[in-house]
Amino acid sequence: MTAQNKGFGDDASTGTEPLKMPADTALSESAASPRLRDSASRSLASRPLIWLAAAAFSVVGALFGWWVAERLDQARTATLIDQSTQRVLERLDDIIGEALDVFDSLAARGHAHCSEAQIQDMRTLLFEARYLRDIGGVRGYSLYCSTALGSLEEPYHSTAPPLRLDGGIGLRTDRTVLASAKLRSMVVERGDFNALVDSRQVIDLVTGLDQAHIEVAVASDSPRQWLPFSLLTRPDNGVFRSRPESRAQCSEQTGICARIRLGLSKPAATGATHAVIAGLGGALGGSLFMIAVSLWRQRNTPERALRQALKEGWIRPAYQPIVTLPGRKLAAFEALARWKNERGQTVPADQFIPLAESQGLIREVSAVMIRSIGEELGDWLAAQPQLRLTLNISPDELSDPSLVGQIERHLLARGIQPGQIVLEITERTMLAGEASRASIERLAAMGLTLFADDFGVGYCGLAYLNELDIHGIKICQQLTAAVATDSPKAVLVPRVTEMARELGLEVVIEGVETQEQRDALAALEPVLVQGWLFAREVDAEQLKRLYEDR
Ligand SMILES: Nc1nc2c(ncn2[C@@H]2O[C@@H]3COP(=O)(O)O[C@H]4[C@@H](O)[C@H](n5cnc6c(=O)[nH]c(N)nc65)O[C@@H]4COP(=O)(O)O[C@H]3[C@H]2O)c(=O)[nH]1
Repeated sequence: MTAQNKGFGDDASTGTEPLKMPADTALSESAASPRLRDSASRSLASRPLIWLAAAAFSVVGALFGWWVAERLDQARTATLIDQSTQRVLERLDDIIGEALDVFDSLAARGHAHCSEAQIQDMRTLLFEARYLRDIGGVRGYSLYCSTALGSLEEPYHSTAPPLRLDGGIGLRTDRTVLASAKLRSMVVERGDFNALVDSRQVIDLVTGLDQAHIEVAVASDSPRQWLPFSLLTRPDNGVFRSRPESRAQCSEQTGICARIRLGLSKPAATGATHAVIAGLGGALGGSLFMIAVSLWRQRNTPERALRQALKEGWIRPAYQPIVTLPGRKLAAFEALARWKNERGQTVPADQFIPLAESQGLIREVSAVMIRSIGEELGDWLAAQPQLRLTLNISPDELSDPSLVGQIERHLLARGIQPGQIVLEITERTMLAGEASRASIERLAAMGLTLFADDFGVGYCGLAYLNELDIHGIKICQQLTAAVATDSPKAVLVPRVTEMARELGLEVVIEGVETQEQRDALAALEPVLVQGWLFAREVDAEQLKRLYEDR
C-alpha cells in the first residue's frame, strides 16, 4: 500500500505524505474556481464593451431611422406627385376643351377671318372664358389678329407646334408671346384659331412639392417626346431626383400625358426631419440595447443562478475527512456544499452560502444536501456506526421544523444513529436567544451531536457553551493559523483545547495546513483534526475508498 492509499496514514513521526487527491477528481476549490458572479453571469461583458455595443446599436438605429425617414419621404412625395399630376391633367383637359369650344363658336358665327366682327366675337368669348387669356386668328403657322393685339399689319410667323394631338390640335408650351414679354403661355391651336393660357393656371396646381417640373407629351407617340411645361422652375443643371416615367398619367379625353419630376436638391426641412427621425432611431436603438442588457442582467443575478443551480441539481455535497491524531484514521467527515456549474467549474461554499442565507434559500440548500447525502452515503454510514457525519446548520435553520423531518427521513430512516450526525452551529446562532436555546435542546434531545462551529472567531466563552446542550467545539482556522508561529495567539489552540476538555467538550481543530502546525499539535493528542494537510474534500465514492483502504 502506498503512502497515498494508506489514506490518513500516520504523521511526521512516520514520515508519511499527506493524502493527496488526484487532480481530476478532487473537488476542492481550484485556482480556476469562478467567482459567484462570474458563474451567475459568466459572459457578462465588461462595461466599455457594453457601451461600445450600445453605441453600435445607436448607429444602427440611426441608420435605420434615416432609412425609415427616407421611405416615408418617398411615399409622401409619390402621393403628392400622383395627386398633383392628376390635377394638372384635369386642368389641361378643361383648358383644351374650353379652347375648342371657343374655336367652334367662332367658326359657327361665320364672320370673315380676322374681321372686326370676328375680333369682337373673340373678345366676347374671351370675357366669358374661364382659363383663356387671348384668342387669335391664324393661317398656317402665322398669326393675323388677336383679342390683345387686334388686327396685325404684318402677320407674325411661327413654326409647327411641337405637340400634335388627335383632331388637328396643336400645343405649344412655355411660349413668350407678343402681347406680353413677361408671360409664359401655353398655346392651343386648331384650324383658323389659337388661344393663349397663362402657364400658372397649371403650375399652381402642383402643391407640397419643391422644385417640381411639369412635362407633357402625346399619349400615342412612341417614344414620347416630353416637353417642359414651364421653364420657370427647371433645375439649373437639368438633373432630376425623381424618376416619374412610371408615374405619368394620360387623358383619354384629349390624348395628352403629364408627368412631374423633382429637382435634385432636397428642401432643408427634409434633411432636418431625417436628422430628427435618425436621432430618435439612434436613441431607440441604444435604449433598446441597454434595456435588453439590463433584462439579461436581471435574468442572470446570482440569486437567479442559485435558484437554477438548486433546480438543476448542480449543488452537491463534497466530503472533507476529519481524522484522528495520531494515526490519521478517518473519524468523521464534514459535508460541504459544492456548486458545479455548467462548465464544470466549482463555486466554493463561502461564495454562495452567504447568498443562500440572505436570499432565504439556505433551507433548500440543506434539503438538497441532506437528501443527496442520504442517497449516496446513507446505507454505508449506517454500517459504520463509529463514523460521524458533520452538517453545517445556518442560523435560519435551527428553528426550522422541516430540518428535523429531513434528517429523520433521509438519514435516520436508513439506520444511521442520531449520535453519528453532528450539527455544526456557529457561536452567533447559539447566542441568538431563547428560541435557539430551545431548538438546541430539542435537537440534543433527539440524540444528535451538536458542535459549536468556528469557535474562536468571536463571541462566547466556553463556560457559556457548557450551559447549552453542546457536545463539542470546532476550533476555527484563524486560531489554527497562529499555531507554530511567533504570534502571541499561538498558545490559544492548546489553551482552548485543554479548557474545553476540562468542561467535558470534544474538540476538532480545523484548518491544519502545514507539517509545523501538525507537529505543534502533537502535544494535544489524541485529538481530531481537519485540514488540507490531511485531505481536501472528496466525493462519496472516494470517501468510501479512503475508508476501506485505511
Ligand atoms: N484555508 C483552509 N480551508 C480549509 C482547510 N480545511 C478545510 N477548509 C475549508 O474550511 C471550510 C470548513 O467549513 P466551515 O468552517 O463549516 O465553513 C463552511 C460553512 O460555514 C459553510 N457551508 C459549507 N457547506 C454548507 C452547507 O451545506 N450548509 C450550510 N449551512 N453551510 C455550509 O460555508 C463555509 C465555507 O465552506 P467551504 O468553502 O467549503 O470551506 C470549508 C473547507 O473547504 C484548510 O486546511 N485550510
